[in-house]
Amino acid sequence: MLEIRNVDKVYQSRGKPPVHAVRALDMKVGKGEIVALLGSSGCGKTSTLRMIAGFESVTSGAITLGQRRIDELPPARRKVAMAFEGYSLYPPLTVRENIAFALKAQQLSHGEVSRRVDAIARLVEIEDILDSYPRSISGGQQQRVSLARALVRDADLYLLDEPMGQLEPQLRAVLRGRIKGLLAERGMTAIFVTHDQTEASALADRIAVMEDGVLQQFASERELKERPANLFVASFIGEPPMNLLETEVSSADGGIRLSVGADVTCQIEGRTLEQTARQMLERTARVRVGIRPQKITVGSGGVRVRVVSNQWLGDQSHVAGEYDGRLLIAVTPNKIAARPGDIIPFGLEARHLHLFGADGTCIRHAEAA
Ligand SMILES: Nc1ncnc2c1ncn2[C@@H]1O[C@H](COP(=O)(O)OP(=O)(O)OP(=O)(O)O)[C@@H](O)[C@H]1O
Repeated sequence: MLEIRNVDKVYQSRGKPPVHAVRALDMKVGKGEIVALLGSSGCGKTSTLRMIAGFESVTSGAITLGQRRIDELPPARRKVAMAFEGYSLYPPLTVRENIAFALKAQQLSHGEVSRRVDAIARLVEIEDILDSYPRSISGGQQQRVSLARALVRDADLYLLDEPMGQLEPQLRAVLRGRIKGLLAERGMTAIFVTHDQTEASALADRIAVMEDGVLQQFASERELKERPANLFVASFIGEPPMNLLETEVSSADGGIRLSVGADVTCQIEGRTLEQTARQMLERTARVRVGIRPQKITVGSGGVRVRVVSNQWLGDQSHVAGEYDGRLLIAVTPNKIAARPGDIIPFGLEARHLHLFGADGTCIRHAEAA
């Protein structure tokens, strides 16, 4: 329904080097789909939203919404509603008037406008400030007004830039649930920007991970965790991050032997490797492997680690252990008695290892849980 084709954004400011904020972006978002744009600060998320909404021009490429090419239309003709990171409320208008203003173009009756404003205000819990002016309400309230002003409209696409960044965690969790309910009930298509993985996972059907202006992977949370496309996604998604280790590669028994340090080896069976991966491994002496902290067993296995830290978080232990100059983090639901300095076993199984090629691409994924 929304299609972004080979879009680039280069900012040219006089006297400064150009900034290539978005590079060759290709993305398709289905009708009724909720998508999160996730990435670190400056990776191009806001630029992407603003190009879709029409507040920034595309440097090259095309954007279509339904059957319409929209990247050359003025913002008001795109049928796209956007909640801005900086709120952009109109200071001389009350909160009610700010939200109602968004409905002006729809030529609704006075009663219908009131009904819609009241309903959306209830949903984001701002009924009690409808007669206030933006300057007299808090940042978190302004953010909710901005969100209400976008969601109250009838639009083909909703763009929400850090929609709940200013809210306290409890309210955030409640609103997340309600907004997801509203979007699903009305079959609304939405793209929201966030830094927060929990928020992305809770709200979105699919997550687009961006870094340095480049879309790294666009997939469900599960797919991102189980089948990361590259080292960036592997280390960015998941908490604590995936453990990454340099290993030495040798051929053995029809498969590949990976040596982790002096006396730990893992045997990867040939049948679990695609031909290109096998060829690549035959030509290289070292390869980077990744294992999720949740997949390392604590208390059994062949890697004897020296405990660096051991924290019980109420429902899981995070144990950091050092082995042959490498730090491994394990997460287990059990309470572990070890103290820093103790030597305990960690277990790494070959089926849980992701392998990454020299350019960072994942050449072999761990077997699914
Ligand atoms: N108007 C502009 N002129 C010049 N450079 C810009 C402009 N807007 C953004 N940039 C640059 O483009 C890059 C991408 O910025 P963008 O705001 O899209 O990133 P972001 O991922 O949304 O970051 P954040 O999460 O901090 O909002 C950054 O290097 C930023 O400094």
